[in-house]
Amino acid sequence: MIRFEKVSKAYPGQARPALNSLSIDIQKGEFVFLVGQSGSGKSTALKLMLREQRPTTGRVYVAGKEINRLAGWKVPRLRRQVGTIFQDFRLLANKNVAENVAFAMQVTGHSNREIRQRVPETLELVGLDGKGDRMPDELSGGEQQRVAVARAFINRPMILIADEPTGNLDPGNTVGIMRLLDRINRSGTTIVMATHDVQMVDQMRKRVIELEHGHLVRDQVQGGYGAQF
Ligand SMILES: Nc1ncnc2c1ncn2[C@@H]1O[C@H](COP(=O)(O)OP(=O)(O)OP(=O)(O)O)[C@@H](O)[C@H]1O
Repeated sequence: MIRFEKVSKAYPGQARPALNSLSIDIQKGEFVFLVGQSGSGKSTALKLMLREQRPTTGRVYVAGKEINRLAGWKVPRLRRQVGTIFQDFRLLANKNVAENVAFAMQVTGHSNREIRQRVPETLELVGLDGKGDRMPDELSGGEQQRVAVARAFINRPMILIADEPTGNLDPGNTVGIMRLLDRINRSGTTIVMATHDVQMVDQMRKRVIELEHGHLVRDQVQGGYGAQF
C-alpha cells in the first residue's frame, strides 16, 4: 500500500537531510505508528506520502503508483484516496460541522443525495450525532478532532495519514480518538500515524517505525514507544 525505496529528502539550506535512505513497506490494512524525536523526519515522511513534498532521491509508491512520477492532474485523485488528520484540526471556521464534513464530498463530486445520506451516518459513527449545526468554535477540542476524522473518513479512503492527531487533546479525548481510529482501521483503512504519545503507543501495541535523524532505527511488530517491549 505504501512503499519507500531508499528515500532521501534534503531541504534546501539544511546541513543534514530530513530523511536518509529510508526504506519501508506498509501493507493494506496495517496500523503503523511513526515515532522519533522532534526533527527526526516523521512529518517529512508523511508529506512524501501525500506528494506535498518530493524525494531528493529514491522512490515513494502509494497504492501501487510511484507518486513522484504521477502527472500533476492525477494528484487530486491520489489525495482523494488518502484521508488526513492533523494536530490542529484544520476545520473551516465559517462552516458548521455538517458543512465541514460535506465539503469533503462536494469536492470529490458526490451528489447532494449521497451527501445528505452519508454526512449524518458519519457524524453518528464519530459520536457527533445531532451536532451537525454547531460551528467549530462551539465545540471542544475532542469534538473538533472528531469532525476532522469524519471529514477524513467520509470518502472511505484506502489510507488515513495522521500527524500527531492527539497532540492537542487531553487523555480522555485521546483515548476516544484512538478508539475511533482503531475502528476505522478495522474496517480496512490503512493508518499511518506520527505521534509523541508514549502511553498510547504502549497501549495499542501496533507496528512501530522509529526514525532518528532521518534514518530507520526500529521497525517492530506490536511495538511500544521505546524499544523496551
Ligand atoms: N520545509 C522545510 N524546509 C526546511 N527544512 C525543513 C522543512 N521541513 C522540515 N525541515 C527540517 O527537516 C527535519 C525533519 O523535520 P520533520 O518536520 O520531518 O520532523 P518531525 O519528526 O516531524 O518533527 P516533529 O516531531 O517536531 O513534528 C528537521 O531538521 C526540520 O527542521
